[in-house]
Amino acid sequence: MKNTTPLLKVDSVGIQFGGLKAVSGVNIELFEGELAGLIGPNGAGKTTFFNLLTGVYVPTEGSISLSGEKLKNLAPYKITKKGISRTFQNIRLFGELSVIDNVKVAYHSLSRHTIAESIFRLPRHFSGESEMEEKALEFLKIFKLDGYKEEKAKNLPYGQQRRLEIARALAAQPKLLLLDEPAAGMNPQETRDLMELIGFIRKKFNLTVLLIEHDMPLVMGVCERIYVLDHGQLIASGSPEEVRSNPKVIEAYLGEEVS
Ligand SMILES: Nc1ncnc2c1ncn2[C@@H]1O[C@H](COP(=O)(O)OP(=O)(O)OP(=O)(O)O)[C@@H](O)[C@H]1O
Repeated sequence: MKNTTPLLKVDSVGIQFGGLKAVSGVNIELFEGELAGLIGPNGAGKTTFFNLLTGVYVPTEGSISLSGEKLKNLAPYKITKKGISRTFQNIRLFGELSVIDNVKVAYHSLSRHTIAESIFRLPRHFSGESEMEEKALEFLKIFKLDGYKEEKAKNLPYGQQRRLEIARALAAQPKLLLLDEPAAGMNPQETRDLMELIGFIRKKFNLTVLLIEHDMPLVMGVCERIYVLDHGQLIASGSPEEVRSNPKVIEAYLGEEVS
């Protein structure tokens, strides 16, 4: 039976920067296991919306709840601990760190050992370390990055860096995974592989996924439900078919191709 409490409930959320309402009155409900897309023309407010969900910005209106719990005024790291993690439109890896360390950094915040244990390298720290290494490697394997685990992240080709970002986001053990244009800059084959992988990890880790994507056929092909932002407002939501034929969406994308 479907859980009737949405995993994510966004209630009339908005934010204003000076005179600009970058996001305004947005209502979204995501249920556990959903794979949804967030689309909209340039400057529609998509990334700002992710920043609101992850605590980078505090909404100036409305509220956001995860599993029924309000996420009011929580710092981004606390929101990550509650179960929301993300990737960024512009890759934000630690370029000088190894591939595996990039994943371990995320896992670190959830590990059980205390700072004192880390500093004095008590036995519990070591068991924590090896456990962390093992887990990180598991994520790398899923993303076919285990062969590069000691490579500096900055030396990976672009497409692999994007995958590493997702692996790192997953290591934080989210319930909700937010992907900001995960396929940007990838070639068509890499993009197809990535979408397949997103479908796979969603099932494997029982994730709910919200992804921002500019490639319309792509987003229509993988997402079950699509939300459309324009000028900061939600102008449509529904199945790909419903959204594709919605006059408001067509108008918003006038000049851009909706296929
Ligand atoms: N910190 C900020 N201060 C002022 N204005 C901002 C800030 N962040 C975003 N904006 C503005 O809010 C609007 C929405 O921007 P946002 O980056 O969220 O759009 P987007 O839909 O993600 O666009 P794109 O598809 O081009 O990435 C834009 O007009 C942007 O200039």
